[in-house]
Amino acid sequence: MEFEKQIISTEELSIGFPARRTMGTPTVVASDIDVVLNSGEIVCLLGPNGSGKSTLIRTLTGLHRPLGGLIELEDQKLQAFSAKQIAKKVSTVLTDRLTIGNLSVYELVSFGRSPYTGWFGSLSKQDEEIVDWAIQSTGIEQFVNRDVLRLSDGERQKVMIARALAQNTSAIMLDEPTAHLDLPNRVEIIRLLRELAHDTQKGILLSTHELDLALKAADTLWLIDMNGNVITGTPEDLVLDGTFESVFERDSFEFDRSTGSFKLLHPQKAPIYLHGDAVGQFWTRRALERSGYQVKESNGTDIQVEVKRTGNDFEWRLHCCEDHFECNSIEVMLEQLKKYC
Ligand SMILES: Nc1ncnc2c1ncn2[C@@H]1O[C@H](COP(=O)(O)OP(=O)(O)OP(=O)(O)O)[C@@H](O)[C@H]1O
Repeated sequence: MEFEKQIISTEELSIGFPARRTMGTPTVVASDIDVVLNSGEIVCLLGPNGSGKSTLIRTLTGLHRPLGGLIELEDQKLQAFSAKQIAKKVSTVLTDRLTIGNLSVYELVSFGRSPYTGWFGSLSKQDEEIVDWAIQSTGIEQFVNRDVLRLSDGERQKVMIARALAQNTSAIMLDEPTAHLDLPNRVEIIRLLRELAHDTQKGILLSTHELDLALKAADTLWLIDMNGNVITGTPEDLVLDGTFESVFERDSFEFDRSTGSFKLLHPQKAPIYLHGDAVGQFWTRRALERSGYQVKESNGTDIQVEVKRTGNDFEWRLHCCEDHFECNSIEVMLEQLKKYC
């Protein structure tokens, strides 16, 4: 994909924690990081727990000093900017919980204007227009007068995104914006961020543990592995070349490139040839794999499962060696299978 311009870029960046007087060596979390965040792009930063996602975000936003290397913000060294200047170019939504009460949603979103007005400065007409736009863009109009401590997790996250939007920066960085949210809210937040990146030409970087959503929504992935390497690319390329899988590799599960999902367990039971209706096959495969069977899409096994569909009704035909069974649910089919393998 062609993007208009680079907002943030790094060269041989090294992130971590400096040596303390009592503890001799610095803790290097990741090094040799060469990444670019472009305008109009949504980037998902993924990596196992403790791999360095928060440290990278905090370093790119100037909240944490790099151990070495270069960070450029709009073609100038990040260190050359004051905190206030950075706040006019990059807004951040961190994971810290809100603790201040007696503050309305509108007031909190208005704080996004503080790099321009000062903390206690009054809003100009133009500031008010930007705050209203941020509120509308995130769809939080119905609770602008509510106290911020009386918001659900999903509502609060949208309010924090509205505050970041009101800051009117070219980049927004969010550390785990989907943590604590249920699935519909996770999907909604990611979709909102994706639309904002594309509609407003902002560069949006978010860290997340939602591998599936990230694979579907990100223009680019930044993957951090446990050895401190950062690998970037289009999600599909990183899946096809095996990088995605290797970053999240564990003994207890494996990534299935053909379905884009993780298998929980290695199969220990017999291979089964599964065929028939596509939707039925998808859910039948899940049930078979969860039960430890190895699902094949080509014939040549002793056991076959055929999924038939009539409207919304499904039926499973089981062929075990010389025996045949008709089953009206996956549960019944699994029970029959147990008698053979
Ligand atoms: N003050 C510190 N001094 C030394 N090491 C630290 C310090 N704070 C964090 N770390 C270490 O830095 C590494 C990266 O932590 P970080 O919080 O950036 O990871 P993360 O990928 O965001 O993790 P998670 O997914 O669990 O939120 C971890 O190994 C952590 O233990």
